[in-house]
Amino acid sequence: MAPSAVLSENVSFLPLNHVECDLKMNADVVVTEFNEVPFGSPLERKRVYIPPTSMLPASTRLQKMIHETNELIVCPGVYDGLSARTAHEVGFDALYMTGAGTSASRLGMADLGLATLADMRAHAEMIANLKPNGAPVIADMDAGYGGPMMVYRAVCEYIRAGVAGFHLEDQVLTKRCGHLKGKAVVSREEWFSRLRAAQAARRDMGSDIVLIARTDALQMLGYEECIERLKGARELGCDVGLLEGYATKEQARAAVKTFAGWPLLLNSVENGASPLITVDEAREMGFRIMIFSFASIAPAYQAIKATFQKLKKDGVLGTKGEITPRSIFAVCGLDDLVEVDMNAGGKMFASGV
Ligand SMILES: C[C@](O)(C(=O)O)[C@H](CC(=O)O)C(=O)O
Repeated sequence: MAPSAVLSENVSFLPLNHVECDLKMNADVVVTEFNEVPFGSPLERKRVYIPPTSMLPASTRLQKMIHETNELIVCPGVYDGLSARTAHEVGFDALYMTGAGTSASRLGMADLGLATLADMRAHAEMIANLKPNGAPVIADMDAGYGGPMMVYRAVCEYIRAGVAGFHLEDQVLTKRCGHLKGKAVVSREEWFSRLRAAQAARRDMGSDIVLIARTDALQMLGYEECIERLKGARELGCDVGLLEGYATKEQARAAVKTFAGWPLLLNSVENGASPLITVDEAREMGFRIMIFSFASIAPAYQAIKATFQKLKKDGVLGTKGEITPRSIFAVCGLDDLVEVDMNAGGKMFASGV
């Protein structure tokens, strides 16, 4: 297939041998699939609307980052609206919605398989839609919340929610955080059924949501079994592999080598089961996506606890002067929202806010 080419505004048809590409990425008149026009055939009118890259679905933007670059995509873990807004403020290419953080913030519960599909989907939908065309969100899908039918439904729901990618693991349904002891996994075949159901859902929905196959088998069944499981997942057409809880840096490096050409994701959990691997090291090893599950729940807990202790002891919070109600609301889109109101002719904010 010929590459997509954007033609100048007033040209709507061209014979194959006359294609002059004007590669203006933001134009909205494009001609694709020139090879459908046989050489020398009558001119064929073909207009296809292709939105600018920034307006493509988040899943497509994530797919492009994975397949059209060699960059390591660094995703801070976010667990609520404010942490997601903060990640947007600092500027990341993609975000990760942690299941552990969702469970902690939405339910106040430990990461023990208690969050339901409804909890996870609602949370993911809010986070993925904070900003129009914001950075794509990869979300945790745990063990899929049931059998293949339920996995199918979960993937459809995540697609409707605007999630760009998700990981689906081989733990038993009463799962636990990958960095706790005593994990149990289902058989290869059972996990592959989950992955097949996920594939079927994205095919039926016409979606390119990024499917990340995660194995937690290391603790129970060893490294070789993880490699076999991930090979099976790759054969099933999963986009990315995730081996949870590498015991050593050598294992991490070896896995990337084994799967050269198939992107691997690294989950960094400081003080978890794995050695600390920095972004630079992960990039050098060849990982393609790196998530930091605890990037916001750990510091949030530390800061909130320290502040509560100060309040108890000194009777004040000690918040820095630059942190005002307005500055927090600005992180949460205050100025954009006011602009929407003013542009629409609203008067409520004319004298400022
Ligand atoms: C990645 C993870 O699924 C998450 O929910 O963020 C967790 C993180 C954690 O609890 O350490 C996991 O690794 O299982």
